[in-house]
Amino acid sequence: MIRVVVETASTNDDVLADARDGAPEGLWLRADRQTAGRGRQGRAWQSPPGNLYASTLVRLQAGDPAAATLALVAAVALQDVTARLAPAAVIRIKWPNDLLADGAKLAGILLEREGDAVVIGFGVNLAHHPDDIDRCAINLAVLGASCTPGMAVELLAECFARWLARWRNEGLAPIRTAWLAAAHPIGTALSTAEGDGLFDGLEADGALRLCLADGSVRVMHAGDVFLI
Ligand SMILES: O=C(O)CCCC[C@@H]1SC[C@@H]2NC(=O)N[C@@H]21
Repeated sequence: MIRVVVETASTNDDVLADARDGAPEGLWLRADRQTAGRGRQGRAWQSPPGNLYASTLVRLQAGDPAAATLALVAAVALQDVTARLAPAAVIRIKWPNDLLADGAKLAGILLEREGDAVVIGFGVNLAHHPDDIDRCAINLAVLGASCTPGMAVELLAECFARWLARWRNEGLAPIRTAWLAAAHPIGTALSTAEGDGLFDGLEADGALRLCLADGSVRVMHAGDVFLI
């Protein structure tokens, strides 16, 4: 079920509250605008009307792959949808789950967990993007796609359900393969707070492998990475 509200503080906050009240997996909430949209690392997510702001709920089950790997599921599903909407554009995943087009940020995903509930929030620049001199951004309209937030959430809910079912039934392997096919190529130069290196693929659990100048490999489970 996709619920739509005109305005809320943060769709992630609302779905987390629904989860505490016992809401089932598969719930979606979309807002036309958010007054306190949140991004990763405590950043604000500007949320004026026209873009997609939506969150969904996953209930972890016994036997599921590690909860953190839902970040890869979400990224694969969102890349799948946006690439179909803008087929002429090259839209790539940047670890763990940003979408970039021409190096500019098109979309971000925020995962938050409480017990068996994982709330996954998607922010997609459909019609406009923030003007931030530090962080280059882009929107889907610039890339030739015209899509309303309502259409985008329908497509995303359907696509996410398919990838979630594969994650549950087949494990992480097909998700990891799809993620690698849609992400920055092996050997891409990446910058992290702990140093720079070359992208060396993913560990079996989805962690980032970074090959350092001295030939050693650093494995990252969290944090920001930037394309150099
Ligand atoms: O920092 C990022 O890249 C993640 C941004 C996630 C933004 C979305 S918009 C819908 C949901 N509600 C929020 O407050 N944040 C997420």
